Amino acid sequence: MEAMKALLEQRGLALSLPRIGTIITLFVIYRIITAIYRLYIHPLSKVPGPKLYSFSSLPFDVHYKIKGTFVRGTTGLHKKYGPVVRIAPDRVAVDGSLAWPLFMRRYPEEFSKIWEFYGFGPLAILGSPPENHRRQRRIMAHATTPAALADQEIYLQKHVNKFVDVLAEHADEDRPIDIMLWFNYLTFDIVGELTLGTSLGCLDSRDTVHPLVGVVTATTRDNARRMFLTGLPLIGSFIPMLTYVLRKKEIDKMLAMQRHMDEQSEARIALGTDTRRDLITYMLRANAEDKEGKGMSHEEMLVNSRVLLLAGGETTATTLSGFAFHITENPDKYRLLADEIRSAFSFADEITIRGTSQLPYLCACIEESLRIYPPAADTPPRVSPGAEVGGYYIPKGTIVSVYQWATHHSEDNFVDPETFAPQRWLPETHTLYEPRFAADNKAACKPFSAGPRDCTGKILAYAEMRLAIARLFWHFEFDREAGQDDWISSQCVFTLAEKGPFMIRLRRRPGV
Ligand code: HEM
Repeated sequence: MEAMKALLEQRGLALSLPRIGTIITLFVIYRIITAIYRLYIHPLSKVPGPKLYSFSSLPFDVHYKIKGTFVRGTTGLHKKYGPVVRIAPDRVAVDGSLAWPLFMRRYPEEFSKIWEFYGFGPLAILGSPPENHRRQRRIMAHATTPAALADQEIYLQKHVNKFVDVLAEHADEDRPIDIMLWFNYLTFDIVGELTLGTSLGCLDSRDTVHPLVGVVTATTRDNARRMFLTGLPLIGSFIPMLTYVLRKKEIDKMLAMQRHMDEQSEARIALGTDTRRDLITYMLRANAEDKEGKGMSHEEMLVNSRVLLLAGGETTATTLSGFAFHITENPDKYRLLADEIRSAFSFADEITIRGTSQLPYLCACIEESLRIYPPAADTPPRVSPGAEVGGYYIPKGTIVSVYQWATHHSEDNFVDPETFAPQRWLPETHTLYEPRFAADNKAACKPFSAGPRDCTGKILAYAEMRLAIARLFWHFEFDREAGQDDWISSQCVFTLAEKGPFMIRLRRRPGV
């Protein structure tokens, strides 16, 4: 010990007590000056919000990434502080009623994306810079037009048929079923078929969870914690290495899965444009017609296939699960929907994408499910280019987030926001229309985001949801198992809601 002290002294590194005292004093002075600057001088100092959040990003990080309580808690923050709230020194939450018009702005005034947020790299459509995004978006938008969807219906129907078969087995054996899991199997199989040229086989494998579905549904909390640790000063940069050492087996398994998916993508790309009409067909066509570098590179196609798989499965399944929760909580609405669907068709084969689009109550139930339980409860953050928002100047570089959950649950935007009321989405001519819902600010509800970077898969998602729900009601009666009333209220949200099983019991409808 003495030898160590002597060595440190020799090198001038030994810290005497007074020196430590000076360092601590300097640190405290630094923190006080920072606090005064952030609270009273910083360009965001006029934006209301809890003082502690303006001073340090730690409260935000702890609630958002560790506890998973921030996203839904924003409802209370907006209620107390208004539509623009400072939630960290350099971050604001903006209610959708004000934020969506900002998200519609285009380059160079656009509220830009943060590609690091997504974990796909800068080549993927989700975070790509404006010039690349425009090119990729033009190509991918062709894949989800009504005409393209008509070509894809055969795949959707194939998997919905399988889904009904599985549900029928459970009904015959009078076994409850975790409908959340099976909705995930359905939507992942569909998006797998449309992206990889082959189903992921989730519905076939019955109770074995496909690794991709497992990764998406079971790792939301872990990912958020890793984000928190990685952001810590000093130790943050060691976290990825440490995580790899501690969880080598799991990480290797995930990497192997990713390689397998990429191989499947390669195989689909190799099939070309003639054999299938799926989401990849349009990328390949754009490349075939590419005269001025307007197609997609091979790497872009691979990474965007990964995006489609992840963006398209969980979101749609979450909406369907939320729908199952709310419709089983409201027997009167269950009955209205059942009557509409069962009186519209004579045979299961008549239940098509087009046919279901003519059912106003079904469409209203989906819209209301997206409002009351938005799967993207926390729209990925944007960066302000420097703009006036709700009477406050939000300087360039500030991170802007819309918490859809808060926007959709705000009394300023919706009448009775906590009530599942599909009738708020019905046209005035419908017999169930209620004029009191005319006061709703429907434009504030944008579950698929808004502007040039909103969801490209929107019409595909609506089609899947209509088909799945219509067939569910066509073949079965169902209700939820007891003791699940807090299924939604008990969920933590780490960008995605952390969902447990939602158990329902099905009975076959006689004569169907
Ligand atoms: C209910 C279902 C869905 C919801 C609520 C949803 C929601 C969203 C949201 C909020 C965004 C914007 C993300 C951001 O701002 O960064 C987005 C983007 C995107 N979604 Fe969806 N999505 C759904 C289904 C799908 C499906 C089925 C697909 C395709 C298979 C898909 C493909 C995409 C893609 C490619 C983007 C990126 C678009 C771009 O950056 O230009 N989504 N989605």
